[in-house]
Amino acid sequence: MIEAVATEHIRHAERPLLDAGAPLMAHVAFAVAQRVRHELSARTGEVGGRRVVVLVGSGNNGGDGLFTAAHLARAGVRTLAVTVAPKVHAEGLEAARRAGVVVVSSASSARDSQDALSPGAAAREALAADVVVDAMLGIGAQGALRGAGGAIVRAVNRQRPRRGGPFVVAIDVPSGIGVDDGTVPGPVLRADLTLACGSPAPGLLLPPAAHLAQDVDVIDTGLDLSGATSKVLRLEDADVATLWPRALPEHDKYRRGVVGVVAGTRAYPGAAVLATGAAVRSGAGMVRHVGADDVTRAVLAAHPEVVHGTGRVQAWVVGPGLDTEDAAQLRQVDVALAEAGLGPGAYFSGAGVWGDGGSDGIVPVVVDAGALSRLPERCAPWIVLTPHAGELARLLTERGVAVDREQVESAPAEHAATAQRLTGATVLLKGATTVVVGPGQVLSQAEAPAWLATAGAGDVLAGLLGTLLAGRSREAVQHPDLVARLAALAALVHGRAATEANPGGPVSASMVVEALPRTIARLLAD
Ligand SMILES: NC(=O)C1=CN([C@@H]2O[C@H](COP(=O)(O)OP(=O)(O)OC[C@H]3O[C@@H](n4cnc5c(N)ncnc54)[C@H](OP(=O)(O)O)[C@@H]3O)[C@@H](O)[C@H]2O)[C@H](O)CC1
Ligand SMILES: [K+]
Repeated sequence: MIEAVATEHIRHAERPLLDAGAPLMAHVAFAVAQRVRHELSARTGEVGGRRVVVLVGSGNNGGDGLFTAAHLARAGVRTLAVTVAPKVHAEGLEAARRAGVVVVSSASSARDSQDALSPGAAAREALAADVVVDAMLGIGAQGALRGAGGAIVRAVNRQRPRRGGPFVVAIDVPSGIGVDDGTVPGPVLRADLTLACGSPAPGLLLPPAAHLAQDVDVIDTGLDLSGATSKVLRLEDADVATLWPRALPEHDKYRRGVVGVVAGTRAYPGAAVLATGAAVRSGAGMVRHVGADDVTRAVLAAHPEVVHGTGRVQAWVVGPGLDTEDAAQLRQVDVALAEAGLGPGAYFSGAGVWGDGGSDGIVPVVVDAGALSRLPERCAPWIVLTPHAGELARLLTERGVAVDREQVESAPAEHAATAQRLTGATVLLKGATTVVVGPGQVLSQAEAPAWLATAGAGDVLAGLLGTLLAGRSREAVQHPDLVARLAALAALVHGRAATEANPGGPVSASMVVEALPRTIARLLAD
């Protein structure tokens, strides 16, 4: 599991080390220079004589960059440091000059001096370099990257080819991202490699900033972050076996978990086929489909092991392909939501519909697509909402926070957290990077290949999550912390299955369903 702790905790953990005189900046600079030398050598076959441009800001991030530049110059690299602020780290500047780094300034105050370089000219230098080191801003960033740094980045971004061009190494974070919320308030230089200092900042894991920091490595600076409470988590493949509901020999199909799926209509039978298929193929003990007869016929034709009609379940999946005009199906959604135990006497225990599924008969529910409009005012955290950005915008607007899809996409973590607060449910916000927010928890998963943005993928995710919640139904209700992790686990496995279905190429939702059993087996064996 990767843990990104809030920057206030990073600051807090740095303080005692800095007070004790620990040479953290020297350590960071040495590690960055090593990686840059490695990249130069891997990409060009040599280090001496290659060209590196270091973009240097006013704070300690700039200090890291200047000491890095000094190391590189001493290794024979032709190193140009471009300062983007009138004042930069004094000792770093002296070290860089002493080592033979050429230092120029793009800050507006330096315009008339001999060592001045316009932002446009600095951008051209950067584009012609083998490696660019982005040391303009770290965790001290406030808002959009201003001044010369912003101008240089805008100019580079206009001309930087998607492939080829300089390899960009960001120190700590790509300068100018929202370090705690993952927003992108202004120009940012996309990093090919980000070397986080001590701990990754949350913005490195959260979209949309996460997409500008693809490959993140951590330089260990010895920070003690054990007391950090505010963090963003990312599950890794190694976490799958720990969280996955175990298939034990003594389990019958009921104890493995029965998933009830309320999905699909005559207009959209495919959603039911995909959601039930994903539940079946991810290892549910049994899957029930509740819907119109001809939809169930389509489901059974694809997955004969699915059972038609209501009965005892350990988790519900409601909403994929739902017809909001279909009163019978909507009633069934309400029944499922009631079984999540939404209030005294609210859950349904009528004949033939349910038994003692989870804790005291309460069961988790995945609420997708059309069913999102059926939510009660307050939800339990074992109700997992799985909206995409447009659906989340609608849900928030209905609850008095007027936002549109673009606003959600520009700050997904913030809006998912607002929805979590307003509903009480766990919120899984789908996207290229999926964000999950439960009470006091934020997770982000980025396994999905771009090809997974395809019709029906959400139905597959909902069915898969249904299996996970059914398999750990009682625990999910008793320990709601687990719910957000299971939701993140579903996103991880969904993304991996999509990749394994056709590495590097197009996938359909059906292909992802097909791939699930072997992907899960591989992850459990790892
Ligand atoms: N974690 C560790 O173990 C270590 C981390 N290190 C590095 O230190 C930085 C944090 O350094 P800090 O000086 O606190 O912050 P920054 O380098 O990010 O710079 C903040 C200054 O930048 C200016 N600023 C703020 N926002 C903007 C903006 N939007 N545009 C332009 N300029 C901005 C501001 O200065 P002003 O003079 O303009 O007010 C800030 O003061 C961390 O990220 C690591 O890289 C250490 O090396 C030790 C080990
Ligand atoms: K940086």
